[in-house]
Amino acid sequence: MSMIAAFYGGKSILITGATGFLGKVLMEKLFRTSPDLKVIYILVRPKAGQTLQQRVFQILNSKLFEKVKEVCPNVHEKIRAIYADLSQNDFAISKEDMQELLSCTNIIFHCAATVRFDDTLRHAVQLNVTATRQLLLMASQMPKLEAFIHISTAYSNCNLKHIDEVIYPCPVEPKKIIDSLEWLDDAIIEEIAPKLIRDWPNIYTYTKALGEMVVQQESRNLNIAIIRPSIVGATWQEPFPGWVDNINGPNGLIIAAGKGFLRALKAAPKAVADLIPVDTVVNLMLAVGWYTAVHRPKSTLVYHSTSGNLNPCNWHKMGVQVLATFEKIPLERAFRRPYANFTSNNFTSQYWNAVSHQAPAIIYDCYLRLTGRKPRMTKVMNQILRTASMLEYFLNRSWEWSTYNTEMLMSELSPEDQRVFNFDVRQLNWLEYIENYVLGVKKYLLKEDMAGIPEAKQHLKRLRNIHYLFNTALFLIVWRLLIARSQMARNVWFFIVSFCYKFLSYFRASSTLKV
Ligand SMILES: CCCCCCCCCCCCCCCC(=O)SCCNC(=O)CCNC(=O)[C@H](O)C(C)(C)COP(=O)(O)OP(=O)(O)OC[C@H]1O[C@@H](n2cnc3c(N)ncnc32)[C@H](O)[C@@H]1OP(=O)(O)O
Ligand SMILES: NC(=O)C1=CN([C@@H]2O[C@H](COP(=O)(O)OP(=O)(O)OC[C@H]3O[C@@H](n4cnc5c(N)ncnc54)[C@H](OP(=O)(O)O)[C@@H]3O)[C@@H](O)[C@H]2O)C=CC1
Repeated sequence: MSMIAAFYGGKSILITGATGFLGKVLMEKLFRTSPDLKVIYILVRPKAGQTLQQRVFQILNSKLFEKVKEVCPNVHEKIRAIYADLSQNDFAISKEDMQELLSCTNIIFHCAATVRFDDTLRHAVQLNVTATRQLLLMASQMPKLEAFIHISTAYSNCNLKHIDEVIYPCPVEPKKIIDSLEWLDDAIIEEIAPKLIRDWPNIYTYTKALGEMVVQQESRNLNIAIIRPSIVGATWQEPFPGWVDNINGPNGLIIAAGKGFLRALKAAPKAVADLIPVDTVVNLMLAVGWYTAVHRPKSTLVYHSTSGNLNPCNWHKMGVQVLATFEKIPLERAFRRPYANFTSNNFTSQYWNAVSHQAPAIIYDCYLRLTGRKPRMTKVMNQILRTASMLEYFLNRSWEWSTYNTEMLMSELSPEDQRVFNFDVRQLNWLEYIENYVLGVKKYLLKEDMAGIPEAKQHLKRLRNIHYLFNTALFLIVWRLLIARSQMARNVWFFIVSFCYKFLSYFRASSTLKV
């Protein structure tokens, strides 16, 4: 019997960010392995015209939750959605709901955050710092609370090269920033933001670092742990391989590559691609929740959920495998044939951007205009290039994350728990994982039908022929223009023609002799 699964039995668990990528997989695993848990409270806001109930209904009826319904048929009754907006005071939770949360919660998993790299400083601080402080304050008023698990990111200290499982101080106190945001206006905040974030690459990683400091400062007597995942990718094994549902991080780039929009990337081919499957992160979270509540470590422990130091894979290997999978399982209606050129050189990268991205987009838009349609490719391409440039920082560097605490925890688990809550990334086979990942992007994110693969392959063949035809035509036009204008080109041309003529004459003469 799994000790961890048994631990969550009968518990009331509060999850923030349950409608997000990580949160959904966390809920799924909890319901599947501990169907006798008491209740999962989730803090949800209405979104995109959907009420709380509609959002929960959609999640529970998704493919991800298919197995859960077999193990825990009354899952609808065990989930309690509470209206909350984490950017508001007291999260705008009603008095009754707040009372229930304060008196019943046993474990908190704090996943909610804004993960946009280009968010405003005000909003990112509200979500990633102030909300964390507010939740800790709530936690301190929960008499039954056993553990508070805070999800940060492995990149919260990406201004360092070697990162230990400790909380590093930030140059400016989070409290000072929170206070100043109250009276500064938006224009001034955006002006001082670059000076505040210093050597952090974006507001997201900076505010996640501030969030960790808040956890350290406001921990009081709580049992707290911090988990730092690197780049969270599709599921590895559970509930099935390749599940993914948003376009963040690698997902958007995989689509852009598969559709043939993105054919070159400014990335160091040998830099470590520190991807970590989402189910691995969730298993670690559940193990940490159990360990923190049962063993009550004296200080706040930080756990790295990374792959680089135990089972490294680099961007080149990843790119090659992504392309190999697209050969077998192409995406539908690709713009061009998938291709990935990784270069860390500025000049080469700009050259590829012009030749492989901007020029084809402009040509395609001209074609759309000529055929009476609205041009759109340049806009799409610019958006993709903007995203790629935001991720560049992470594609051109490698970090070393120590994993002592994560390895210590692994050794504390029983063999059964090591199997059920496996977070040993050494067992991951990258080639298999990436293939399932790409397949998952096609199936679950793009919702493309597998029956369309032969047609997609046919389409790629047509694109290859167009590509050859276009290149030949371009070569002939350029050559013709050169010959008309340059004596040297003419000389080269005559040399080639006479060489071919001599070669053919020699060939004809020798074949006549043989006869
Ligand atoms: C061969 C291949 C190898 C693959 C190789 C992979 C390497 C991959 C390295 C990742 C390295 C991360 C390392 C950090 C790991 C953390 O800890 S961060 C957690 C994850 N967070 C993120 O990834 C956030 C990054 N994304 C963002 O910040 C925002 O989406 C962006 C990039 C600023 C875009 O902002 P925006 O222009 O306002 O875009 P938005 O309104 O959201 O969407 C506009 C359009 O762009 C599209 N779009 C948005 N985001 C993306 C995206 N990521 N990609 C593509 N399209 C996108 C949308 O679909 C939308 O389309 P339409 O609806 O207009 O048709
Ligand atoms: N994905 C990744 O690669 C990585 C993620 N992380 C961390 O993991 C955690 C989860 O990330 P992930 O699941 O990918 O992110 P998502 O963007 O998928 O999910 C974010 C969650 O936060 C919720 N949220 C955001 N703003 C509010 C608000 N004002 N009120 C209530 N809820 C809100 C969202 O709700 P809604 O659905 O309503 O928008 C959503 O449930 C984050 O803390 C992130 O920093 C760390 C490393 C890498």
